[in-house]
Amino acid sequence: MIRINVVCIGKVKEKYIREGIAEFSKRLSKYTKFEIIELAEEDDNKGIENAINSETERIINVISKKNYSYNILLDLKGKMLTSEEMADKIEKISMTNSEINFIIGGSNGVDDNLRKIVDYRLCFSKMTFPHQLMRLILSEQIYRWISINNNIKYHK
Ligand SMILES: C[S@@+](CC[C@H](N)C(=O)[O-])C[C@H]1O[C@@H](n2cnc3c(N)ncnc32)[C@H](O)[C@@H]1O
Repeated sequence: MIRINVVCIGKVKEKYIREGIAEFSKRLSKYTKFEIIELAEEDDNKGIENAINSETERIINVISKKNYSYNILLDLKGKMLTSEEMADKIEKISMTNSEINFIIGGSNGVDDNLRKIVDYRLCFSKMTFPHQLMRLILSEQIYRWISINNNIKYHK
């Protein structure tokens, strides 16, 4: 069973987002080890560049400690795939890796150092979503990809 982590910045403030994530986490627990790793959010008052650098450093620290993991950065500059293509990608990654880390940047995004070291950069749309809502959208999609791979009636 592959382990799936979502590495992200800050705690979710909105109740409806927390509840949505909890629902998909519960559903996913039958098929995968699913964990959300929340890293400290930097204060914008110290400067946006500083916030991006510190948060990116925290993300790099976490993912570099994990062996045999495949790192996918959610990135507006990344590639767009269909849900079926992504399900297929997950299936293939599972054959050679024990863990997948999905990385969501903070409210100001991430710096290019992270873009250079990840294995794949995935774009959900040309539109920008808030980082906390992105966590819920991603959780739903992970459940959709796993449903496709496990022949669960969910994806239409
Ligand atoms: C508010 S966005 C940051 C916007 C920032 N200007 C940038 O270009 O990255 C916060 C995070 O959510 C994720 N995100 C938001 N919209 C996305 C999309 N359409 N596709 C992929 N990731 C997205 C990215 O990980 C991003 O770092």
